[in-house]
Amino acid sequence: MKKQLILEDGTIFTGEGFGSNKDITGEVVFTTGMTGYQETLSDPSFCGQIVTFTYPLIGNYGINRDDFETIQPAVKALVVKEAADFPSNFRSEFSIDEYLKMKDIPAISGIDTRKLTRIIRKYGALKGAIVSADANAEEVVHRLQATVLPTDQVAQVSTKSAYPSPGRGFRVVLIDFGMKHGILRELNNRDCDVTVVPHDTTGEQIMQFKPDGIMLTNGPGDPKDVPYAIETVKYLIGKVPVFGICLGHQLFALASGADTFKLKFGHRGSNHPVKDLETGRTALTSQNHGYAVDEETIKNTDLKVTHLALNDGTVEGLAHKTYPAFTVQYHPEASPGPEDDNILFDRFIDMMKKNVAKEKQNA
Ligand SMILES: NC(=O)CC[C@H](N)C(=O)O
Repeated sequence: MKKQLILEDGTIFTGEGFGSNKDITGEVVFTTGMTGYQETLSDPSFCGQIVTFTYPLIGNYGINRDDFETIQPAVKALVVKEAADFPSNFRSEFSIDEYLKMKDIPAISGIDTRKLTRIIRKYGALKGAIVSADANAEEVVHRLQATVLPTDQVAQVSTKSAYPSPGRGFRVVLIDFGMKHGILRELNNRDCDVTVVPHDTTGEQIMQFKPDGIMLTNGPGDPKDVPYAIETVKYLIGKVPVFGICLGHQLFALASGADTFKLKFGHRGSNHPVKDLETGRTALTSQNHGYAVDEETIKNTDLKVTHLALNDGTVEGLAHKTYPAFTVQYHPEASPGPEDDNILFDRFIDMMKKNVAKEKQNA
Protein backbone atom coordinates (compact mmCIF):
# COMPACT_ATOMS: atom_id res chain seq x y z
CA MET A 1 0.00 0.00 0.00
CA LYS A 2 1.40 3.40 -1.04
CA LYS A 3 2.27 5.78 1.81
CA GLN A 4 3.80 9.22 2.21
CA LEU A 5 6.53 10.34 4.56
CA ILE A 6 6.07 14.09 5.00
CA LEU A 7 8.53 16.39 6.79
CA GLU A 8 7.69 19.66 8.50
CA ASP A 9 9.85 21.53 5.95
CA GLY A 10 7.44 20.38 3.21
CA THR A 11 9.56 17.54 1.77
CA ILE A 12 7.45 14.61 0.60
CA PHE A 13 8.69 11.06 0.02
CA THR A 14 6.45 8.34 -1.31
CA GLY A 15 6.99 4.69 -0.62
CA GLU A 16 5.38 1.39 0.26
CA GLY A 17 3.85 0.98 3.70
CA PHE A 18 4.51 -2.14 5.77
CA GLY A 19 3.95 -3.10 9.39
CA SER A 20 0.95 -1.33 10.92
CA ASN A 21 -1.29 0.68 8.63
CA LYS A 22 -1.93 3.57 11.03
CA ASP A 23 -0.84 7.19 10.54
CA ILE A 24 1.77 8.57 12.94
CA THR A 25 3.74 11.72 13.78
CA GLY A 26 7.17 11.85 15.42
CA GLU A 27 10.70 13.22 15.31
CA VAL A 28 12.60 11.89 12.28
CA VAL A 29 16.14 10.75 13.10
CA PHE A 30 18.67 8.48 11.39
CA THR A 31 20.86 5.64 12.57
CA THR A 32 23.90 4.36 10.71
CA GLY A 33 24.29 0.85 12.22
CA MET A 34 24.73 -1.78 9.53
CA THR A 35 23.29 -4.57 11.70
CA GLY A 36 21.28 -4.77 14.89
CA TYR A 37 17.95 -3.42 13.63
CA GLN A 38 16.09 -5.61 16.15
CA GLU A 39 17.97 -4.11 19.12
CA THR A 40 17.54 -0.65 17.62
CA LEU A 41 13.80 -0.88 17.08
CA SER A 42 13.34 -2.24 20.62
CA ASP A 43 15.58 0.39 22.31
CA PRO A 44 13.17 2.45 24.51
CA SER A 45 15.28 5.58 23.98
CA PHE A 46 13.68 5.78 20.51
CA CYS A 47 10.26 6.43 22.10
CA GLY A 48 8.37 8.94 19.94
CA GLN A 49 10.89 8.84 17.09
CA ILE A 50 10.65 7.82 13.44
CA VAL A 51 13.92 5.99 12.83
CA THR A 52 15.55 6.04 9.40
CA PHE A 53 18.06 3.27 8.74
CA THR A 54 20.87 4.42 6.47
CA TYR A 55 21.89 0.80 5.82
CA PRO A 56 19.91 -0.06 2.68
CA LEU A 57 18.55 -3.54 3.48
CA ILE A 58 16.73 -4.09 6.76
CA GLY A 59 15.10 -7.31 7.98
CA ASN A 60 17.28 -9.82 6.13
CA TYR A 61 17.93 -12.01 9.19
CA GLY A 62 14.38 -11.61 10.55
CA ILE A 63 13.29 -11.05 14.14
CA ASN A 64 14.36 -13.60 16.75
CA ARG A 65 13.45 -14.21 20.40
CA ASP A 66 16.87 -13.33 21.83
CA ASP A 67 17.80 -9.85 20.67
CA PHE A 68 15.08 -7.66 22.15
CA GLU A 69 16.14 -4.73 24.31
CA THR A 70 12.58 -4.47 25.66
CA ILE A 71 9.39 -6.47 25.16
CA GLN A 72 7.24 -3.50 24.05
CA PRO A 73 9.10 -1.37 21.49
CA ALA A 74 8.44 2.35 21.86
CA VAL A 75 9.74 3.52 18.48
CA LYS A 76 7.10 5.46 16.51
CA ALA A 77 7.91 4.16 13.01
CA LEU A 78 10.71 2.89 10.75
CA VAL A 79 11.93 4.25 7.41
CA VAL A 80 13.99 1.98 5.16
CA LYS A 81 15.28 1.77 1.63
CA GLU A 82 14.36 -1.90 1.29
CA ALA A 83 12.69 -4.30 3.72
CA ALA A 84 13.48 -8.00 3.33
CA ASP A 85 10.27 -9.98 2.76
CA PHE A 86 11.95 -13.36 3.17
CA PRO A 87 14.38 -13.38 6.08
CA SER A 88 17.00 -16.08 6.20
CA ASN A 89 18.54 -17.04 9.53
CA PHE A 90 18.26 -20.08 11.79
CA ARG A 91 17.07 -17.86 14.66
CA SER A 92 14.43 -15.98 12.68
CA GLU A 93 10.85 -16.30 13.97
CA PHE A 94 9.11 -13.45 12.17
CA SER A 95 9.73 -11.20 9.21
CA ILE A 96 10.10 -7.55 10.14
CA ASP A 97 6.70 -6.85 8.52
CA GLU A 98 4.97 -9.55 10.60
CA TYR A 99 6.60 -8.30 13.77
CA LEU A 100 5.75 -4.62 13.18
CA LYS A 101 2.13 -5.59 12.43
CA MET A 102 1.98 -7.50 15.73
CA LYS A 103 3.31 -4.47 17.63
CA ASP A 104 1.20 -1.96 15.65
CA ILE A 105 4.26 -0.01 14.45
CA PRO A 106 4.08 1.50 10.95
CA ALA A 107 7.01 1.54 8.52
CA ILE A 108 7.72 2.75 5.01
CA SER A 109 10.12 1.29 2.42
CA GLY A 110 11.35 2.44 -0.97
CA ILE A 111 12.58 5.72 0.52
CA ASP A 112 15.75 7.44 -0.69
CA THR A 113 17.28 7.26 2.79
CA ARG A 114 20.48 8.97 1.61
CA LYS A 115 18.50 12.04 0.57
CA LEU A 116 16.47 11.97 3.79
CA THR A 117 19.64 11.67 5.90
CA ARG A 118 21.24 14.61 4.09
CA ILE A 119 18.16 16.73 4.87
CA ILE A 120 18.35 15.77 8.57
CA ARG A 121 22.12 16.45 8.65
CA LYS A 122 21.58 19.85 7.06
CA TYR A 123 18.54 21.08 8.97
CA GLY A 124 18.66 18.94 12.12
CA ALA A 125 16.12 16.38 13.36
CA LEU A 126 12.70 17.29 11.97
CA LYS A 127 9.11 16.48 12.81
CA GLY A 128 7.57 14.13 10.29
CA ALA A 129 4.50 12.02 9.60
CA ILE A 130 3.75 8.78 7.80
CA VAL A 131 0.30 9.04 6.23
CA SER A 132 -1.73 7.36 3.49
CA ALA A 133 -1.01 8.21 -0.15
CA ASP A 134 -4.23 10.23 -0.54
CA ALA A 135 -3.67 12.47 2.52
CA ASN A 136 -3.47 16.20 1.72
CA ALA A 137 0.25 16.91 2.06
CA GLU A 138 -0.17 20.65 2.57
CA GLU A 139 -2.52 20.07 5.49
CA VAL A 140 -0.10 17.56 7.00
CA VAL A 141 2.78 20.07 6.77
CA HIS A 142 0.70 22.74 8.55
CA ARG A 143 -0.32 20.28 11.22
CA LEU A 144 3.32 19.20 11.69
CA GLN A 145 4.52 22.78 12.04
CA ALA A 146 1.96 23.37 14.79
CA THR A 147 2.67 20.06 16.56
CA VAL A 148 4.47 20.08 19.89
CA LEU A 149 5.97 16.64 20.43
CA PRO A 150 5.24 15.00 23.81
CA THR A 151 7.70 15.33 26.69
CA ASP A 152 6.52 12.47 28.92
CA GLN A 153 8.37 9.65 27.16
CA VAL A 154 10.32 8.49 30.24
CA ALA A 155 7.04 7.91 32.13
CA GLN A 156 5.74 5.96 29.11
CA VAL A 157 8.63 3.49 28.99
CA SER A 158 9.80 3.14 32.62
CA THR A 159 8.59 0.21 34.73
CA LYS A 160 5.40 0.99 36.69
CA SER A 161 6.58 -0.83 39.82
CA ALA A 162 9.84 -2.07 41.32
CA TYR A 163 10.99 -5.66 40.70
CA PRO A 164 14.03 -7.74 41.57
CA SER A 165 16.53 -9.31 39.21
CA PRO A 166 18.41 -11.39 41.75
CA GLY A 167 22.05 -12.28 42.11
CA ARG A 168 24.38 -13.02 45.00
CA GLY A 169 26.80 -10.14 44.55
CA PHE A 170 26.59 -6.39 45.03
CA ARG A 171 23.19 -4.86 45.67
CA VAL A 172 22.44 -2.42 42.85
CA VAL A 173 19.38 -0.21 42.52
CA LEU A 174 18.79 0.45 38.84
CA ILE A 175 16.63 3.49 38.06
CA ASP A 176 14.72 2.59 34.93
CA PHE A 177 14.34 5.65 32.72
CA GLY A 178 13.65 3.39 29.72
CA MET A 179 16.20 0.67 30.27
CA LYS A 180 17.75 -1.36 27.51
CA HIS A 181 17.84 -4.90 28.89
CA GLY A 182 21.49 -5.17 27.94
CA ILE A 183 22.34 -3.03 30.99
CA LEU A 184 20.51 -5.35 33.38
CA ARG A 185 22.07 -8.35 31.66
CA GLU A 186 25.60 -6.98 32.16
CA LEU A 187 24.94 -6.40 35.88
CA ASN A 188 23.40 -9.86 36.33
CA ASN A 189 26.34 -11.41 34.44
CA ARG A 190 28.51 -9.96 37.20
CA ASP A 191 26.18 -11.54 39.79
CA CYS A 192 24.73 -8.21 40.96
CA ASP A 193 21.54 -8.39 42.99
CA VAL A 194 19.56 -5.78 41.07
CA THR A 195 16.35 -4.01 42.09
CA VAL A 196 14.82 -2.18 39.15
CA VAL A 197 12.82 0.86 40.29
CA PRO A 198 10.53 3.30 38.41
CA HIS A 199 11.87 6.61 37.09
CA ASP A 200 10.17 8.69 39.81
CA THR A 201 11.46 6.78 42.83
CA THR A 202 12.88 9.27 45.32
CA GLY A 203 16.43 9.23 46.70
CA GLU A 204 15.12 8.39 50.20
CA GLN A 205 13.11 5.42 48.85
CA ILE A 206 16.18 4.20 46.96
CA MET A 207 18.43 4.37 50.03
CA GLN A 208 15.92 2.15 51.91
CA PHE A 209 17.10 -0.71 49.68
CA LYS A 210 20.58 -0.21 51.20
CA PRO A 211 22.27 -0.33 47.79
CA ASP A 212 25.99 -0.85 47.22
CA GLY A 213 25.65 1.06 43.96
CA ILE A 214 23.19 2.94 41.74
CA MET A 215 22.75 2.37 38.01
CA LEU A 216 21.21 5.26 36.03
CA THR A 217 19.94 3.95 32.72
CA ASN A 218 19.42 5.31 29.25
CA GLY A 219 16.03 6.72 28.34
CA PRO A 220 14.15 8.83 25.78
CA GLY A 221 13.73 12.58 25.38
CA ASP A 222 15.33 15.69 26.83
CA PRO A 223 16.97 15.12 30.24
CA LYS A 224 15.46 18.43 31.37
CA ASP A 225 11.99 16.90 30.97
CA VAL A 226 12.56 14.87 34.16
CA PRO A 227 13.53 17.47 36.81
CA TYR A 228 12.49 15.13 39.66
CA ALA A 229 15.10 12.60 38.44
CA ILE A 230 17.79 15.31 38.50
CA GLU A 231 16.88 15.92 42.17
CA THR A 232 17.09 12.19 42.90
CA VAL A 233 20.55 11.94 41.34
CA LYS A 234 21.66 15.04 43.27
CA TYR A 235 20.56 13.34 46.49
CA LEU A 236 22.40 10.10 45.68
CA ILE A 237 25.80 11.49 44.57
CA GLY A 238 28.28 11.02 47.40
CA LYS A 239 26.08 8.56 49.32
CA VAL A 240 26.75 5.52 47.17
CA PRO A 241 28.73 4.69 43.97
CA VAL A 242 26.93 5.75 40.79
CA PHE A 243 27.26 4.54 37.20
CA GLY A 244 25.21 6.30 34.53
CA ILE A 245 24.64 5.54 30.86
CA CYS A 246 23.29 7.93 28.22
CA LEU A 247 20.25 9.68 29.76
CA GLY A 248 21.76 8.64 33.13
CA HIS A 249 24.97 10.47 32.14
CA GLN A 250 23.05 13.61 31.19
CA LEU A 251 21.09 13.56 34.47
CA PHE A 252 24.35 13.14 36.41
CA ALA A 253 25.74 16.24 34.66
CA LEU A 254 22.61 18.31 35.31
CA ALA A 255 22.51 17.16 38.95
CA SER A 256 26.12 18.33 39.33
CA GLY A 257 25.39 21.82 37.99
CA ALA A 258 26.45 21.35 34.33
CA ASP A 259 24.16 21.94 31.35
CA THR A 260 22.97 19.90 28.36
CA PHE A 261 21.96 20.96 24.87
CA LYS A 262 20.28 19.44 21.83
CA LEU A 263 22.64 18.19 19.12
CA LYS A 264 21.72 19.11 15.57
CA PHE A 265 21.12 15.55 14.36
CA GLY A 266 22.38 13.35 17.20
CA HIS A 267 24.67 10.35 17.33
CA ARG A 268 22.96 7.11 16.36
CA GLY A 269 24.89 4.11 15.16
CA SER A 270 27.34 1.45 16.20
CA ASN A 271 30.75 2.68 15.12
CA HIS A 272 31.23 5.99 16.94
CA PRO A 273 34.87 6.45 18.02
CA VAL A 274 35.31 7.70 21.60
CA LYS A 275 38.61 8.60 23.22
CA ASP A 276 39.28 7.78 26.87
CA LEU A 277 41.32 10.79 28.00
CA GLU A 278 42.93 8.89 30.88
CA THR A 279 44.28 5.94 28.90
CA GLY A 280 44.50 7.59 25.48
CA ARG A 281 42.71 4.54 24.10
CA THR A 282 39.97 4.89 21.50
CA ALA A 283 36.96 2.59 21.60
CA LEU A 284 34.34 2.07 18.93
CA THR A 285 30.99 2.49 20.59
CA SER A 286 27.29 2.06 20.13
CA GLN A 287 25.40 5.34 20.48
CA ASN A 288 21.87 6.69 20.44
CA HIS A 289 21.46 10.20 21.72
CA GLY A 290 20.08 13.53 20.58
CA TYR A 291 21.36 15.63 23.50
CA ALA A 292 24.85 16.12 24.94
CA VAL A 293 26.55 17.64 27.96
CA ASP A 294 27.95 21.14 27.38
CA GLU A 295 31.70 20.88 28.03
CA GLU A 296 32.05 24.56 28.95
CA THR A 297 29.68 24.12 31.87
CA ILE A 298 31.72 21.28 33.40
CA LYS A 299 34.32 23.81 34.55
CA ASN A 300 32.08 25.13 37.33
CA THR A 301 31.31 21.67 38.73
CA ASP A 302 33.04 18.91 40.71
CA LEU A 303 33.16 16.78 37.57
CA LYS A 304 35.89 16.07 35.06
CA VAL A 305 35.55 15.07 31.42
CA THR A 306 36.89 11.53 30.90
CA HIS A 307 35.80 10.76 27.32
CA LEU A 308 35.36 12.70 24.09
CA ALA A 309 33.65 11.84 20.80
CA LEU A 310 36.23 11.86 18.03
CA ASN A 311 33.70 12.77 15.32
CA ASP A 312 32.55 16.08 16.79
CA GLY A 313 34.48 16.55 20.04
CA THR A 314 31.42 16.42 22.31
CA VAL A 315 31.55 15.05 25.87
CA GLU A 316 31.16 11.26 26.07
CA GLY A 317 32.17 10.53 29.66
CA LEU A 318 32.33 12.18 33.09
CA ALA A 319 33.63 11.32 36.53
CA HIS A 320 33.18 12.98 39.90
CA LYS A 321 36.42 14.43 41.26
CA THR A 322 35.75 13.31 44.85
CA TYR A 323 33.02 10.69 44.97
CA PRO A 324 32.89 7.27 43.32
CA ALA A 325 30.65 8.15 40.40
CA PHE A 326 31.16 8.03 36.64
CA THR A 327 29.01 8.10 33.53
CA VAL A 328 29.20 7.64 29.77
CA GLN A 329 27.08 9.04 26.97
CA TYR A 330 27.54 5.93 24.83
CA HIS A 331 26.38 2.35 25.39
CA PRO A 332 29.07 0.07 26.89
CA GLU A 333 26.47 -2.74 26.92
CA ALA A 334 26.48 -2.45 23.09
CA SER A 335 23.32 -4.16 21.73
CA PRO A 336 23.69 -3.45 18.94
CA GLY A 337 27.33 -2.69 18.31
CA PRO A 338 30.85 -3.28 19.57
CA GLU A 339 31.64 -4.40 23.10
CA ASP A 340 34.97 -2.54 23.31
CA ASP A 341 34.01 -0.75 26.53
CA ASN A 342 32.13 -3.52 28.29
CA ILE A 343 34.90 -3.24 30.87
CA LEU A 344 33.12 -0.21 32.37
CA PHE A 345 30.73 -2.59 34.13
CA ASP A 346 33.78 -4.20 35.79
CA ARG A 347 34.94 -0.71 36.80
CA PHE A 348 31.57 -0.18 38.49
CA ILE A 349 31.92 -3.51 40.37
CA ASP A 350 35.42 -2.47 41.47
CA MET A 351 34.11 0.87 42.64
CA MET A 352 31.45 -0.85 44.77
CA LYS A 353 34.05 -3.29 46.14
CA LYS A 354 36.33 -0.46 47.25
CA ASN A 355 33.48 1.54 48.72
CA VAL A 356 32.10 -1.41 50.72
CA ALA A 357 35.63 -2.11 52.05
CA LYS A 358 36.03 1.56 53.02
CA GLU A 359 32.70 1.61 54.81
CA LYS A 360 33.59 -1.56 56.73
CA GLN A 361 36.83 0.07 57.83
CA ASN A 362 35.00 3.18 59.01
CA ALA A 363 32.31 1.17 60.86
N1 LIG B 1 19.87 6.60 24.76
C1 LIG B 1 19.69 7.59 25.63
O1 LIG B 1 19.61 7.43 26.84
C2 LIG B 1 19.49 8.95 25.04
C3 LIG B 1 19.38 10.06 26.02
C4 LIG B 1 18.56 11.21 25.52
N2 LIG B 1 17.20 10.80 25.33
C5 LIG B 1 19.12 11.75 24.22
O2 LIG B 1 18.54 11.57 23.17
O3 LIG B 1 20.16 12.35 24.23
